Amino acid sequence: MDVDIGNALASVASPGVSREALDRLDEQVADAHERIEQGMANADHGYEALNLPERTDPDAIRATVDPLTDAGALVTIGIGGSSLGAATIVDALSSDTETVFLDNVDPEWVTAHLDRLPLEDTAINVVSRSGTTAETLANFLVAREAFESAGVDWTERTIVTTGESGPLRDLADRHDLPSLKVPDGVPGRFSALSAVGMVAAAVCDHDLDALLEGAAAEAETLTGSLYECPAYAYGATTYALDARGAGMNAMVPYAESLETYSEWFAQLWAESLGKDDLGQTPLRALGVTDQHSQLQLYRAGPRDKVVTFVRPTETADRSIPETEVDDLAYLGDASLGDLLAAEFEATEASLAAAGRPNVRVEIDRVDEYELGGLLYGMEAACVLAGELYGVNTFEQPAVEWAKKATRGLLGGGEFAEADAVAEKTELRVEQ
Ligand SMILES: O=P(O)(O)OC[C@H]1O[C@H](O)[C@H](O)[C@@H](O)[C@@H]1O
Repeated sequence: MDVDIGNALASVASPGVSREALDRLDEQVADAHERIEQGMANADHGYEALNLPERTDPDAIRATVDPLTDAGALVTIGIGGSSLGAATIVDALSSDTETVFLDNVDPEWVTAHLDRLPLEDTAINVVSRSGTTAETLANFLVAREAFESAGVDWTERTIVTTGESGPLRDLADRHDLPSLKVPDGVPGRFSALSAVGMVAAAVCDHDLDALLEGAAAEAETLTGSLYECPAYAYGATTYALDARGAGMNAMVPYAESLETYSEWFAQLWAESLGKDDLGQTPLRALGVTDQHSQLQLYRAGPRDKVVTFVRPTETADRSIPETEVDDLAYLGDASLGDLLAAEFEATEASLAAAGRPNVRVEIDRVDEYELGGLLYGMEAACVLAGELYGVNTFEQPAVEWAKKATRGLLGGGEFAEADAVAEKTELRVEQ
């Protein structure tokens, strides 16, 4: 990926970062890079994720999914980091396999999917690093029952990806299910380039080698300077903008196929950096659609945001037919791609003209190689930002709190966190 931080400079935007401030920050980037390199070399928790391009074995993933590659549909059951990486990859790339991601436990929605899918032609991909996440285990049990009721042997159609031990590992062993292991030292939201994100891609016959090669090429750029490394340029610039008041980061891909990528990015950024009263709030928008809903706020609202544009420079195109109406003649000379490009450039310029910081991230096209680079690049950017903030990028204690409270409420153990639910302060206004 390439990154252009010109519209984040203080000469363009407020808040903005001066060249002098960037030069000073670059010294911190050099120190942070040393810590990151050391963490990678030691395979330390979290940093190990940046080694995935060379650690992930695509042959092992392909061999495990092989019996299910003929499936017409794939249901991935997982949540957060055990869903969003896989969803980002398969939603970005086209495939003949229908893909469904059961992350939520909304009963109506789960039932609608299970009732609709041709279960005899559907594969199940269950993913949970811990093997204990209530939503994932519950949805798996419900899906299993639906397969049984339809007379389909779910044990012949299920692949499990989980840790070395835990309830999901026990289930996989008990039913002799094909399984893969979540790599050690890799938190869920950094695991897209492992079996966690790549089983679904393999079932859909996407090119796993190209995904890893694109990530490896991005890894090559990790050097000690933000001026030489797009990932570090992004992480350092967004960190510096946050320090100057841009506490929100609106991710705006200009490609429908990258809409899920923004969800993946939101988890990565929020869960990794939201600690110790620090962090930047990720927002999600889509170009061009949200130009017509959110752009007003981004250009004229509070100066508390940076907008990140992600743009594939090459796309398939489609010409716009000529029209009999004079006022629309300009469209007949263009294509949908021309219109998309013009709207992107106009929106970027409109923010810069209003002094609103924005960053442009470019990939060549939406394919496996470029996607691998984008995912790896944003993970590296996030790790760098975590170093600059001085937070523990790889933990999520605040999420664990609610998980314990939920289990306590359902009678899944004694958790003091559940008591807080009964202590809720009320000020009700009723009809
Ligand atoms: O993979 P699992 O153990 O099922 O965890 C799934 C998700 O659960 C939690 O909510 C964590 O905060 C996420 O980081 C994690 O990705």
